Amino acid sequence: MSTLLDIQALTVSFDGFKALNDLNFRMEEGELRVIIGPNGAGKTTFLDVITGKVNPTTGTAYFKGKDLKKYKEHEIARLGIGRKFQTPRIYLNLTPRENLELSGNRAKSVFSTLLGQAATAEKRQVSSLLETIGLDYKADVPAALLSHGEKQWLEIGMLVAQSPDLLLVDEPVAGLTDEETEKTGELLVALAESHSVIVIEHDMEFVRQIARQVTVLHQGSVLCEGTMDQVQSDPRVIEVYLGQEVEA
Ligand SMILES: Nc1ncnc2c1ncn2[C@@H]1O[C@H](COP(=O)(O)OP(=O)(O)OP(=O)(O)O)[C@@H](O)[C@H]1O
Repeated sequence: MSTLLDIQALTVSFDGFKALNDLNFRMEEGELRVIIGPNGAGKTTFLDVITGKVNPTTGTAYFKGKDLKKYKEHEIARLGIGRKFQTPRIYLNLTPRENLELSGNRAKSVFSTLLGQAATAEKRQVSSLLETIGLDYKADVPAALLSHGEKQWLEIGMLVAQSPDLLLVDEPVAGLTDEETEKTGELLVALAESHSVIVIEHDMEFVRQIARQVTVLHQGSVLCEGTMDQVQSDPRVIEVYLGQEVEA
């Protein structure tokens, strides 16, 4: 296994306020890592730095040995980092199949995709992806008719269609039913067999379902790392974060 992400002494200041403060983080290829932390801990800012949306004030971030500071946001996407935001960004008037075909064919003509000229191999890939995300039975209905959970899965599928090495997934189960939440967990665990994945999440039940390795952020730094059991029994975590839930 080799190092996928290596982040050292990363600080991001907004008008003097440190959203990230001397943060160190390392992740190996093939890992599924869950990042938790109370509101304002810096989780979103952390993803913003990895995707090139926000520049570090100081410190370094390397992806597959490449210094991310040297790349623009769209170049970082091409290096193999795909991000899923909280709200699905899919084409509602197109079907799940068409959405996936478009994502996999970014460089090709939109018209050739829509006119059904996608190559046979690509069509097979799309069909298999539809199965993976559990939408094969709704492959050809407009995406507008999908439930919130199904839209989330479609967007995860659209990211996967672009063949990223690292998938960044921000709060994928917010607003989902219990059943949808569980299916989302199964999907991410299945994808983690062939991708490296970072998931940011608040829902502790869900974190327990999927997490092998958890990183806890607090006030812009890593508070602790370990298995869910380890972090949940860490007194510092109980104090700053999980304590709130225990009390509740
Ligand atoms: N563009 C910005 N300008 C000023 N402050 C910012 C900016 N972006 C984030 N912050 C601040 O930085 C801190 C970290 O924010 P961030 O959104 O990264 O936290 P988070 O852990 O994702 O929180 P949440 O769980 O609520 O989404 C917060 O105090 C936030 O108000």
